[in-house]
Amino acid sequence: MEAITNAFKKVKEQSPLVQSITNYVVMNNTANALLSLGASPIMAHARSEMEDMVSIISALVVNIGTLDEYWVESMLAAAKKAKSMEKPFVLDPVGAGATPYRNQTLTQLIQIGPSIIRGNASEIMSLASVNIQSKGVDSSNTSDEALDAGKRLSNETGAVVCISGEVDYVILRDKVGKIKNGNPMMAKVTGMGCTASAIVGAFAAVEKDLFTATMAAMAVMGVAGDLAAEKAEGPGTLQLHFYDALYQLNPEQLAEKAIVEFQ
Ligand SMILES: Nc1ncnc2c1ncn2[C@@H]1O[C@H](COP(=O)(O)OP(=O)(O)OP(=O)(O)O)[C@@H](O)[C@H]1O
Ligand SMILES: Cc1ncsc1CCO
Ligand SMILES: [Mg+2]
Repeated sequence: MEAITNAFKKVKEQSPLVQSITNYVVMNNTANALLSLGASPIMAHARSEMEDMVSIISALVVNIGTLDEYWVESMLAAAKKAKSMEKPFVLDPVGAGATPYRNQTLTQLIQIGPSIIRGNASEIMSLASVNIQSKGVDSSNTSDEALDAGKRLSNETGAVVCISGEVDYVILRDKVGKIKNGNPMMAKVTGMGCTASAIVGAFAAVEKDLFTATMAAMAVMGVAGDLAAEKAEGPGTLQLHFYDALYQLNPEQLAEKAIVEFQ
C-alpha cells in the first residue's frame, strides 16, 4: 500500500505529460480525468508529428477504439518511437475480437511490445486467443473468467496485463494483484475503461515498477469510483462526481479505502 500511495504522490508532484492516441468518443473525458488526477494530457495523432511528440512526453497510451487506416499508421509510428526511447507504452485493445481489422492491428501493436495492456475481460481473452463471442466494446465475460488468459498474455508478451471489471486484476507473469473497489455504474459511463488506461499511463510515467504503477492506477480509479457512486443518482452524475473525487482524493484516503490483495 505504501508503494501505491508513493506512486500517487509522484503523479501529483511531477504532473507527467501523457500522450493519448485515443478514440473520438472519449477524448474529452480522458483529458479531463488526467487533469483532475494532476497529470497533463495531450491528444495527438497526426502522422507527421508522432516522432517529435513522443520525444517530449513521459508516457504513450494507444487506444484503438475508433481506429482507421491513417490513425493506425500513427499508432505504429508512435509506439515504435516510444519503445526506442524506452518510454512506457500502454495499449487499450478496445473491441478486440470484434473484427479481423481490430485483431490484425492489435497483432502489429503487440509485436512492438507494449509495456502494459489494459482491457476488459472479453478483450483480454480475445488477445490470448480464447474463442469468445465479442459484443463490441463491452465485456461479456467476468474478470475471473479472463484470469488464465491474462496470465498467458503476460507470459507471451512480457507486458503487465490489467483486466478491469467488477474485480480488477493486475498480472505480471505469475504475479497477480487484485483490486476490489469500484461500482457497477462505472460500466454505464462510456470510456471509463479508456480513462483507466490513460491513468495507468500517468502512473507508468512516474513509477518504474510497472506492476506497482498499474496497481496504483486501478486503485485510484476504483476508490474515485466508490466515492463518486456515493453521491451519484445515475451515470450522468457519476461521471461528474468521478472527476471531483479524482481531484479531491489524497494519499491518506487512498490508503484507507483501497481494497488490494495479492494471490
Ligand atoms: N461491476 C463493476 N464493479 C466495480 N467496478 C467496475 C465494474 N465494472 C467496471 N468497473 C470499473 O470501471 C472501470 C472501467 O472498467 P471496464 O471493465 O468497464 O472498462 P471497459 O469495458 O474497457 O470500458 P470502456 O470500453 O467503456 O472504456 C474500471 O476501473 C473498473 O474497475
Ligand atoms: C463506444 C465506443 N465505440 C468505440 S470506442 C468507444 C468508447 C468506449 O470504449
Ligand atoms: Mg474498453
